Amino acid sequence: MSRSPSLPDRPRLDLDPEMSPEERLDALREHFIELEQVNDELSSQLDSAQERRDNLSGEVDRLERENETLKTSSLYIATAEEVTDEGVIVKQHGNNQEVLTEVSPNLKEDLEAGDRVAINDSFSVQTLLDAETDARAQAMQVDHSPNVVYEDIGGLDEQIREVREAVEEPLINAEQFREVGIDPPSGVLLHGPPGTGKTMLAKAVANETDATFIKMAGSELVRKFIGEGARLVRDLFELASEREPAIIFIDEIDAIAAKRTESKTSGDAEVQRTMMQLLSEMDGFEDRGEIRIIAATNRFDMLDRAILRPGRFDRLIEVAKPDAEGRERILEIHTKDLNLAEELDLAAIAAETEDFSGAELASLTTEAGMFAIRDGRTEVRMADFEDAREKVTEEEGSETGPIAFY
Ligand SMILES: Nc1ncnc2c1ncn2[C@@H]1O[C@H](COP(=O)(O)OP(=O)(O)OP(=O)(O)O)[C@@H](O)[C@H]1O
Repeated sequence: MSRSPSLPDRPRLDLDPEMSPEERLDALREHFIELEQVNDELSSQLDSAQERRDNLSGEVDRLERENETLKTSSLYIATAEEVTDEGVIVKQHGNNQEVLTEVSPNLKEDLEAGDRVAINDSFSVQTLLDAETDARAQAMQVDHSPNVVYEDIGGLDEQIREVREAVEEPLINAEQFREVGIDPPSGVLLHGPPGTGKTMLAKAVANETDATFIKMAGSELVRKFIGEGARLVRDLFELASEREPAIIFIDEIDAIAAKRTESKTSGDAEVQRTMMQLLSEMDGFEDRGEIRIIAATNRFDMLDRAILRPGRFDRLIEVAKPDAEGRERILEIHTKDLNLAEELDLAAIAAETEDFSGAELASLTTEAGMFAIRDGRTEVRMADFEDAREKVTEEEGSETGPIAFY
């Protein structure tokens, strides 16, 4: 940008008291002429400053428009593979296409191999994505203090005991484990039907140990983040070590750790790479400090046995659907804040809700409350639970018809 011109010197008027009136008049005329010259010079400087200002605001308008276009047009996500003198080699996610592309000098300064970037249609790097705002943040749900406590979980006393022993103890008493010389299990696998409290268990341990809870869904890795699975698994462990103590919870692990199939489609190869990354992260796990992994699956039969080898998910905990006693306990938990009628018999409801999961019992309770509201009551009665049961079983596509609780 050009520098502003310097201001002209201010003309001086020296009037000597000895001067004759004519001499004074001449001096004043001369001074007047000098002042006019300065005035002209200043107005021309003002004109050119105004012109410069107009040019600059035109430039600002243009940049704003450009910025707006950049913000609104879609950009592709890629990883910088190599930063060279000629440019940057980026690999586009999804199709793995590698290109040598340009990058503006000020972006290049901050760019390192492995960084994730946004590229436009002509592959030029537009922005450097910050680790927290990229896919890592979308694929992982981070909860610094999940609010589930063991008392919120019904009918899983034995499973709670096992999880505490395998996950909580080693986190709380790491020193004791080291002194005794035993390695705590690296990973715990919770298996059982949907909605039985597996996620709750993992959250409760994180809460109890003041650990960060980091959840990643296996199915999303495969469906939404095609081509990125292995990298996201690496990021997951990296994030956990930044936030330790941490509990990594991998839900639906069967999506990335299913038995190998015969077909050799690229999708399978990709899932395989993601699983290999997970195994290698777990194998190199001992030096990682206060991080524990809990995985969950509804499809235990589908799992590749490689993930169940010692040092990996070697502690298996079954989380089955609750029995009548468990169902009663779960109903107690979920009706805690409900205004229940005197007649209400939770044991009777538990007896008649065989095959209900914890999640179904939770929605049964909410539905019962809704029936009371629809009926203009503030008190929930046995009949509301019957109606709710009918509704929930219908929604679940169950064959079981309505049954009276008493
Ligand atoms: N044992 C339980 N005690 C109390 N509530 C439960 C229990 N199991 C499930 N629930 C209720 O169901 C909801 C879903 O449970 P959760 O997400 O823990 O199930 P999950 O086993 O992880 O299911 P999925 O396999 O589908 O992920 C919970 O938020 C809670 O309201």
